[in-house]
Amino acid sequence: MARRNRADDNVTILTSSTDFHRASRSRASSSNDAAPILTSSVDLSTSSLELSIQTRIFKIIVIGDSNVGKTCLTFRFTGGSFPDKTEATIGVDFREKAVEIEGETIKVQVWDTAGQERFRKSMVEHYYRNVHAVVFVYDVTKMASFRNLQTWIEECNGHRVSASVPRVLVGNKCDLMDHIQVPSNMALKFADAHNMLLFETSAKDPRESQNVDSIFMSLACRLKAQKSLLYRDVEREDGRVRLTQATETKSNCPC
Ligand SMILES: Nc1nc2c(ncn2[C@@H]2O[C@H](COP(=O)(O)OP(=O)(O)OP(=O)(O)O)[C@@H](O)[C@H]2O)c(=O)[nH]1
Ligand SMILES: [Mg+2]
Repeated sequence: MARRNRADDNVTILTSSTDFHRASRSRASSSNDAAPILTSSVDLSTSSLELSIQTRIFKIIVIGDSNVGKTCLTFRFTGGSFPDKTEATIGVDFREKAVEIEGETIKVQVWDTAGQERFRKSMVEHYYRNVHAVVFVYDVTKMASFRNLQTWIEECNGHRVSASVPRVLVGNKCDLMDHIQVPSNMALKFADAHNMLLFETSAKDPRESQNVDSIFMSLACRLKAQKSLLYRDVEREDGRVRLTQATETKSNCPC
């Protein structure tokens, strides 16, 4: 297994997930029109509204060939289990999970995208708009899915995703040890060349559950640190030098 990040006690998963299931095209479109993304809450009582406004949401998209296990990985992270049965994703499925990082509650909104061209073509613009982080997935038992990563990266770059948007590489289905076609060193070399962390894991194997969590938690930690810096810069530009707690103290985030 290659490099792995593990979440520790600083990172708490607060709630079980919200699984929005298959989104209609119109819904996916409208949910991504505004930045920042609003929560899905329909309870408009004052307290829940305040909570929604205060909670930051990080949009993370999961990209890769059909059948590599994107749906199963996102399901494992947000729902804590391996789905009995999956069908090819059409358009996008949204899944969401609230986590606590260094005292701040953050919503990780995972966009489980379709790998099949016919199910994704009208959605591609929406996937990449206002994205905060990208997870590229391949199947360790299928060399073609690894070779196709180059195409997925080109698609991502073609949609003006900034170089500052963190990206990670995930080799899934490591439980199928007798069928591995993509050696770890080859994947690590590719990840290094593209400035990505590599995770080799299995959505299916329950012992890998924490490692699957670490994929998303490492990104959330990095985003939290990045966004804190951005806030500081904006405040300086405005001439208001009022550092937030996040920028005054050195981050002890495990990721
Ligand atoms: N052995 C094993 N099978 C897996 C794993 N993850 C997913 N699968 C299986 O791989 C198949 C495809 O999984 P999905 O998660 O639906 O794949 P996908 O990438 O979402 O596919 P699209 O929605 O078409 O893009 C299913 O039969 C899963 O049960 C894994 O870690 N190990
Ligand atoms: Mg899917």
